[in-house]
Amino acid sequence: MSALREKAAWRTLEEHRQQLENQHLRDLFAADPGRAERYRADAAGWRLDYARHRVNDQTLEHLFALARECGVEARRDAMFAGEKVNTTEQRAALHIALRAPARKVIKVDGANVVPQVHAVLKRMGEFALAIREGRWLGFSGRPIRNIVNVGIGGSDLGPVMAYEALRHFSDRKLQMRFVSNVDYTDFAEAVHDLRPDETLFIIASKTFTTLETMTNAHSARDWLLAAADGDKAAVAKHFVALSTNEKAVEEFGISTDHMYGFWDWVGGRYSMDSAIGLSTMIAIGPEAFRDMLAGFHAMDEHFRTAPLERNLPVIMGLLGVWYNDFFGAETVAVLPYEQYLKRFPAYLQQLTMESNGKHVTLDGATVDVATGPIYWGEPGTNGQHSFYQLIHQGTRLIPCDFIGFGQSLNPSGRHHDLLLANMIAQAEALAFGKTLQQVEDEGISQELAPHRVFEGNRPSSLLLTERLTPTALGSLVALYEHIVFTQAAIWNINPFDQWGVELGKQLALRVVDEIESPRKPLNHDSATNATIAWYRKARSKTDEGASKSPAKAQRKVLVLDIGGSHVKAMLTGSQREVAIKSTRTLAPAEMIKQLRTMIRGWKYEAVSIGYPGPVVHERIAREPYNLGKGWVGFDFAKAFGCPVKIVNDAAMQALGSYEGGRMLFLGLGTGLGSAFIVDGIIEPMELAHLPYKKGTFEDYVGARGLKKLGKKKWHAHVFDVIEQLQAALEPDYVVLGGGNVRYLNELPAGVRRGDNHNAFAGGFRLWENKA
Ligand SMILES: O=P(O)(O)OC[C@H]1O[C@](O)(CO)[C@@H](O)[C@@H]1O
Repeated sequence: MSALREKAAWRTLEEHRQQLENQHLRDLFAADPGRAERYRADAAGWRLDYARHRVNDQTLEHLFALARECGVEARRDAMFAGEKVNTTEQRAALHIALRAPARKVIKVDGANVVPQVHAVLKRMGEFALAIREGRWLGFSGRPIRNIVNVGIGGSDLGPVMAYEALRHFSDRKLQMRFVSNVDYTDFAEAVHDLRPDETLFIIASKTFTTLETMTNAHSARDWLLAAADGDKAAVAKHFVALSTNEKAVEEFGISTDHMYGFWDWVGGRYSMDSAIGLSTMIAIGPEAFRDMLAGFHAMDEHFRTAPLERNLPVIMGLLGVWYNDFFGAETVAVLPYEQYLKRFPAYLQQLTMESNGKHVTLDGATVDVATGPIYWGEPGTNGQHSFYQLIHQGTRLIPCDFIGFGQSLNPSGRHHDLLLANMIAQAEALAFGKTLQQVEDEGISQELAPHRVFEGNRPSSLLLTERLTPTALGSLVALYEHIVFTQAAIWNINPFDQWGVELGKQLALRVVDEIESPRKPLNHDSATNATIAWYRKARSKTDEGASKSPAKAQRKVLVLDIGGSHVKAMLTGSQREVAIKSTRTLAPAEMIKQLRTMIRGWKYEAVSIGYPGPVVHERIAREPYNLGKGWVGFDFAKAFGCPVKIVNDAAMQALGSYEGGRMLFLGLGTGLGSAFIVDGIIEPMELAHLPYKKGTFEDYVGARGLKKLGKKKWHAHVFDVIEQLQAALEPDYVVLGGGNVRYLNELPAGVRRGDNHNAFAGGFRLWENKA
């Protein structure tokens, strides 16, 4: 028998469990009207309501006695003091130092680590602000607008969860994406609609050796270099590293000036508040990030100083042990009633299961009690319509953690009341159920009655606070970190190593070598040999049909932007633009002839054409105003020898400028281009020729109007026309493109300046999107 099962408190709990066996939560509530008041504890702005648990005062007494007997307090103090509590790796576990205020002193091997933490935070803050303020420019001189975090495990789950959780506080001008899986689809989809020259890659890896992350990082570099014509200098502008491994970062080609470090005493799954949180800081800004750290610290201080009986992480940790080891409950459901916490259960899975999924104690003896339970969950109310059935009426005991907020970040009508009403009702239904008597009293037939009975007696915790702020998120995460720690202390296991992930990693390296060297003999077991043989065959079929290189996998598109003064062209993956002059006699055959000399050597598989006039179902509907004749009915596909898509030129630029919602695009050029996009669907428009004053819109705001009326009057008409169109069409925003937009020093409210380059982006998107 292990030392744990021999402990006096453990034995008492085993006996006590039997005494409690026949007590339903209904009985416990009836016998103790004050339990709702007493079984409540507060910390760092959070309230824990644990009245709906199968415990009474004696149970709690025995559980706290167990914690004391297992030395939870001494272990906690050792962790906070920087002792090497991660004994199998001979490291401290000092994530609490990542959020310690600057004045604190926390030593590892005699050196205070707090100043280093704050030095990194300061550098991160400066970088985050440079991105947020548009001062960090990509290789073409355009500001960074897209941030792609490349990492896995703790270098991904925390950042993803925090970004989703704090999205309300994030800068919506920035696109945040996350790539973790070695499946190339993850990368391909993440960068699918991004401009390389506006994209920053954050390579997040504590070790900087993780196979998935390094493979994705190299693909990201190839993707960028393909767009930057191979100019390696572009890497410095588009890559930063978050790591503890300076040497590997430099070998990858990222200078240490662009590296944000952390230390071996930060475990991957405990690292979202270290440099690994750079994406979070960019999204929400350094100030809000500091608020999040303050939230973490507040819970740390509570855990460090509060008596066990009022200590939230300790109470929740012990309740977890109670069900896991005395009731055989194998899982815990985490049910946030807050959509922004949709990735919280996934985050908790690594935190809890990689930490406490252990089979030996600290001294290497096999445990003989169950350790880490399985964590899972989904946000309410969605889960109610899927798996709650099993929690209510299935045969398993599943303790639930409900997480709820007093206020919604997006209040509207009754939504939040309904949400919270559901959460409260679920906790009530689980605890008290519905007896056969109650069912029969409702007049339900005898045959149906058993199906309608709810046994109840199913425990849950309610974690409540006012709003999901950065501070609240910090304390919530710290709460679970310390729950995990408390349980590990009881089970006498090491929550800070993860040897269990190693074997699979090593075998994968051997298998990939065997897959890629098809003649190598296979010396695994017969099942593994057979599967490798199957895949060797299957992949050889794919190799014939599809290209393996990521650059080639993208369709090469030639985009032509035909305008009244120039016809411009660009090719997928290049930033080089070529142009020929337009004339009032330019016909399509002549245009193609002139272009051919400019684009000699360009290889493309498809063509996009932005045409300055009406286009219906990808066919030119009218000859252009400012060019020659012969455009209607011209066979472009034949002339280019590949498929061609034709759209109105404003529609193409609009598509390239589109960022969601309802967008009106107006092109102030020779004429007045216009297009409207709603939820990704383009509606090209011909607003230019609508009557306005003594002519049409175009007469006043097109190039002719500008020449005739002069800048001042033209300016006033542009503002007036925009106002009229905003009132009529109610767009979320207006994008003003076209060459003449440069004559507007200021813009009306709700209007952004477009960029002519977006025409090319739109042309490329035509072959990617259904739009
Ligand atoms: O940050 P790294 O070193 O790339 O590691 C990623 C993840 O891999 C693991 O080491 C094992 O899966 C995790 O603990 C860690 O979070």
